[in-house]
Amino acid sequence: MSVIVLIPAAGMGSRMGSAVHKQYLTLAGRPILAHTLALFDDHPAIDHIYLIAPAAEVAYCQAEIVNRYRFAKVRGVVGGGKERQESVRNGLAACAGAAGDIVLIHDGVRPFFPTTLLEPLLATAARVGACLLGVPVKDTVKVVAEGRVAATPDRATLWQAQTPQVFRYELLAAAHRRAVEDDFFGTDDASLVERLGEPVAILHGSYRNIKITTPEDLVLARAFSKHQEIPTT
Ligand SMILES: Nc1ccn([C@@H]2O[C@H](COP(=O)(O)OP(=O)(O)OP(=O)(O)O)[C@@H](O)[C@H]2O)c(=O)n1
Ligand SMILES: C[C@](O)(CO)[C@H](O)COP(=O)(O)O
Repeated sequence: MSVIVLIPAAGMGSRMGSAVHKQYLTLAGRPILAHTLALFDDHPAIDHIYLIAPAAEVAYCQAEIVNRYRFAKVRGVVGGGKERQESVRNGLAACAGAAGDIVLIHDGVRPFFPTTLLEPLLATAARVGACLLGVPVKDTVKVVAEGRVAATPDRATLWQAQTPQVFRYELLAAAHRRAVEDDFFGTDDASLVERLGEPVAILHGSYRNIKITTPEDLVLARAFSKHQEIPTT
């Protein structure tokens, strides 16, 4: 059984609004995407990595990210799609023939994933079929419609989904096929498996495992990268 990592990094970073796509912005002198890839390239549990890049930037990512930082486990750089889900689907197609393997999906813009969580994630996904990281929400959450509060769900049941999200390859491939058939778009991969009625486990992630989405996140990320002693959970 191999562990295959797919890194979707084909987004346009519209909420960041930076001149270059956010995955290439630097933290401690290296592109965010290079920090993220290093988490997996350096880890003994990982066998193969596929990087999913904007279609027009495949050659750039191969030269300036994979070759420049010498990521030895990257087997290919794949062009992404308009939505994140399409990008992951392209990654799954690139490693077709991975039946029996485990596939791990991790956002290219989450460079602070604590890799101490990798072994429990992989073990749980192998046992259950699907496992993601998440953290309980800290704030009270409102459901809002047309400028009015419609509901206040019980916070005790609410978690924020993170990546990595890890699956048996055949299960995730089937979930993506079903989503295409149903013309369904989800904002993460676990939601596609949930729609099949299959069990999805969740493990406590880290509040530090932020997705760098808006300019405030970049400020936080730069602070994290300067103060590595900040607790990871
Ligand atoms: N069509 C897409 C959209 C997103 N992603 C990737 O999915 C991860 C999480 O997405 P997000 O943070 O939403 O990134 P963007 O789509 O780039 O951001 P925005 O929605 O602000 O444009 C990122 O690593 C992003 O590059 C992708 O591979 N393909
Ligand atoms: C997969 C994800 O990172 C889990 O939080 C998130 O759902 C990606 O969502 P986005 O819409 O691409 O920001």
